[in-house]
Amino acid sequence: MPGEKVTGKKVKLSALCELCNGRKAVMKRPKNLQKLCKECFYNVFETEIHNTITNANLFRPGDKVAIGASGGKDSTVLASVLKTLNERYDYQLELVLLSIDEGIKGYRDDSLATVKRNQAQYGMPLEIISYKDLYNWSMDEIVSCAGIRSSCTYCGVLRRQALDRGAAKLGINHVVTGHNADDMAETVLMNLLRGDTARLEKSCTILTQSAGSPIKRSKPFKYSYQKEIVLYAHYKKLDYFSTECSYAPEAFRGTARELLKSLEAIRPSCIMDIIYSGEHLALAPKKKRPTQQYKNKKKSQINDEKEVNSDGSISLGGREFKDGNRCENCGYLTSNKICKACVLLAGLEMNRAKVSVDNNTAVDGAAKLTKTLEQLSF
Ligand SMILES: Nc1ncnc2c1ncn2[C@@H]1O[C@H](COP(=O)(O)OP(=O)(O)OP(=O)(O)O)[C@@H](O)[C@H]1O
Repeated sequence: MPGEKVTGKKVKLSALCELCNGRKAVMKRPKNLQKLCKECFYNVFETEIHNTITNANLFRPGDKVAIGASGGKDSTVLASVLKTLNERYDYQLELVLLSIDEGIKGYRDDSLATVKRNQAQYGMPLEIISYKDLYNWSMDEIVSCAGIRSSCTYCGVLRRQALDRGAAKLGINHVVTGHNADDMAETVLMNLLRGDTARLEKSCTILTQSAGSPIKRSKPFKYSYQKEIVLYAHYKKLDYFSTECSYAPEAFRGTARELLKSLEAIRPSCIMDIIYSGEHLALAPKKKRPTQQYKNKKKSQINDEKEVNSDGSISLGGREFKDGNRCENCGYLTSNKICKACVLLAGLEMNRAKVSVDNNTAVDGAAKLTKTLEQLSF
């Protein structure tokens, strides 16, 4: 989340660091309000991330790992800390920066300029994959066609696949992202408030892998507070981009974020406590909450039809998913008949064609795009 302030609480100049008892404390640590000097803060912050990595066995010597690099503070700090830990503890990782250019003028073009500087600062190779090249749509075009309200849905689905494709192109099967403890706790709250128990169960997993996909995802900042990431970037004078995305943030996540901030102000440990609760929830076997429409249908009808899920994917109906299943449209690995990205793109193409026919303008352009989509193979 770009644009945040440096929020470590100030301490009296006379106070000594509670860890080394030698240097002056310069901050109260957001996670536990401990008074710390800069050096001890760097040390506890980095050591906690090292412990997270080793406890979850995230890496093996020789692994090639792509860092999802947006140029924002989380992924910039992630690149910096991984470089430091890789050298300090001899992880023997080959680290690569992987950026997705969603095509958002005045936002992503500027943040990618930051990633290009990071490439030189951290001495890591950089690969940039653009939505326009992959999908023939930029986010600016998507928003002008589908509106701003669902922009996060499109962007999330397309980015997930773009990161996978970028990693596959580089021969890498592990992508790390800068999702932090606040993101995790927000997700737990959101899923709890929505009664989304399927997602709730998975919301605190550090290492994930979509069914059928060879690409793993992990979150080494799972236990790192956002405020501490900002402090680290600030004290280390890291070069990062801090502007909010031009398009609307996911509305409900924004509400969960505000709630979390209010809770954190009263009780800083609540972020860790929510993650702890998320990790230890034992849910009873699920009962489906059928809709009336679903209840009215015959069983045979339900098994035969393709159901469009809320996230835009299409279920395989009564058939079982087989590992290695491929999207019938683009051939990319997916757990569904048609991958989520293709479903969303097909909807966009229909909208664009409809708008064009209705207005009797640019029909050629829409037809050409539809044809391109039909021929898409990655
Ligand atoms: N365009 C992108 N290219 C590559 N990775 C990305 C991109 N956008 C997001 N990510 C990855 O997903 C993580 C979470 O992104 P999100 O936009 O939700 O949060 P953020 O707090 O703004 O992250 P950051 O501060 O790193 O921009 C990022 O830290 C990064 O690792």
